[in-house]
Formats: sequence, C-alpha cells, structure tokens
Amino acid sequence: MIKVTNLEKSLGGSKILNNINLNIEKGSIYGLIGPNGAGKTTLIKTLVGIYEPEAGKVMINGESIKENTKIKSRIGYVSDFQYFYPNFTVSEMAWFYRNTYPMWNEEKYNSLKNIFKLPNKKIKRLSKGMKTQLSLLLNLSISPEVLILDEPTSGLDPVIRRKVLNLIVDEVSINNTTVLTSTHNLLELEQICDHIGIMYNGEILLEENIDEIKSKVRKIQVVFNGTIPEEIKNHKDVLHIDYKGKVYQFVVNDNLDEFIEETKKYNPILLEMIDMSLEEIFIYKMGGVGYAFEDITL
Ligand SMILES: Nc1ncnc2c1ncn2[C@@H]1O[C@H](COP(=O)(O)OP(=O)(O)OP(=O)(O)O)[C@@H](O)[C@H]1O
Repeated sequence: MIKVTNLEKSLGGSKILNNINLNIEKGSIYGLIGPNGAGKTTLIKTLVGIYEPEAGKVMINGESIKENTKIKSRIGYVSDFQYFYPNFTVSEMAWFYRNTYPMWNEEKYNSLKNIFKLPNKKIKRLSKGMKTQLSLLLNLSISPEVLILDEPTSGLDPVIRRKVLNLIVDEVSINNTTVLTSTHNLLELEQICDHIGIMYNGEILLEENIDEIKSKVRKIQVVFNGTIPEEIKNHKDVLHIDYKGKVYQFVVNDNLDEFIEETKKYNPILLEMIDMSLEEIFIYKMGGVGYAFEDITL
C-alpha cells in the first residue's frame, strides 16, 4: 500500500505540493484528476523518489522509499514522457530491464509482447504512443507491487487504450498490485478506479470511494402536493435543488433513506430516484466545498 503523510514540495522557489496526505490500500486503483498545473506529475515524481520532499513521508508497504532500492525495484512507473536510451532497440531496452529488476518475469513479458506488438526498432524511431506502450510493457513485466502511472493512456489509440485499461484491471485482480494513475479522463476513472482524488493548486481537495459516493449521492425527483415544505428545502443532506414548474430535483449527499422518509410525510404526488454519472456527482460535491467543477477538471 501507499501511505503519504504531510508531503510538501517546492520547485523553482514556489510551493507545488501543500500538505498532501494519501492512504491507498493494497490492491486498490486510485485515480488522480485535476487541471493542468495542479501538481499531479510533481506528486507522482515525489512518490517514486525522483523528487525529494522538503517535508513529509512516502511509505510503500510500510517502508520509506528514501534510498530504498529494494522497494524502488518493485515500483512500476510509467511517466508522462518516456526517458529511454534513444539508440537502444525495444529488445535492448527489455534486456536492460531484465538485468536491472530482480523480479523481471520473462513469461509475462512474452505474453504482453503479443498484446502490444511493437516493432523492434530503435527507441528514437518509435512514435509517442509506441514509447508509452513500451513503458507499460516493461513496467508490467517487472512484477510491480505498486504501479504508478502518469496519464498512461494519453496519446494511445482507442483500441490500445481499452487493452491498457483491461491490463491494469487484470494486474490488480491477479497480482493484487496497488495502482495510482493520473488522468484527465473521468470516464476512464469511472471504468477502472475504486478511489478518486481531486487535486487543485497542490492540494487534494476531495477523496472518495467511487462505489460509496455513487450509493450515497443520489438525485431524487419529487412533485409535492402544493408548495415545497421548508423542512425539505433546508434539509441538511441536500447538496443542490433544481426545479421546473412543480417538479423538484434534489441532490442528496447522504442519509438517503432518512430524506425519503421525511419527504414521504408530505404525501408527494411523485417521488423517484434518478441515476447520476460520476461527473455529475462531482459537479455537486465540488460545489459543496466551494469550487466549480468545470474549473477543476477536463
Ligand atoms: N521543474 C520545475 N520547476 C519549476 N516549476 C515547475 C517544475 N515542474 C513543474 N512546475 C510547476 O509545478 C506546477 C505543477 O506542475 P505539474 O506538472 O505537477 O502539474 P500536473 O497536474 O501534472 O499538470 P498536467 O495536467 O498539465 O500534466 C505547475 O505550476 C508547474 O509550472
């Protein structure tokens, strides 16, 4: 698992990470979203030990990553830009990883090679998407205990993108790997992640368990027999109210059953539950903590 406490990092004289705390359970897929410049890559580089924080700690499986080559050899890291030796071929790069990472799995490498189907060219002759694929291929082959991915699907075509998402999910279900991935694609997060963190201005503004938030935050449509009761209008668990004519839509943050019971006391003509996408849920949740969701993502 990944545990981050009170992490602070400055670059070029500016504070980039501000008191970051994370607790990512083993076997979990944690999605990090946030606008350009929020600090996602800086956080990721600090997690893998490329940057040294001024304050705070990064622990992986209970051990500090600082000067810990044993732990670092079990971290798969796919960066936003790939820094391979440009004159190495794909096979030579695999040779390098095979000789560097003690838990290299040749069988896994061979089966992944059939999925990615990369030409054995020099790295400098590969496209951006091919280099990302190579990085995924190599980092999955080292038998990572922790996989840290910085926008791993950006620049991939839709077919490979889907394969990569499936590979990440397989990696977790087969090997119980812990994954942290950044992305700008909320739909992708919804498809593979169990937890999500929203980053803004170097801080984690909101952290949620996706299943929990989807079961807790619900939209309910109600038509009252008369005007809306004050008690319902000012209900503590209502995040947002919309209405068109007599049809009210409530976004309820928690204690759904309690809200429904209280609403039923007023004998509404209609009371029904409406499905919400994760994006819609976050729009309201972010509004609840004083931010416009559009400013925060995508
Ligand atoms: N080497 C550096 N020196 C100084 N400032 C930096 C450096 N690298 C990044 N920054 C600044 O740190 C902030 C966070 O950048 P970072 O790359 O972590 O954001 P991000 O959330 O990954 O953005 P994106 O979604 O665009 O990839 C930005 O304001 C950026 O200008």
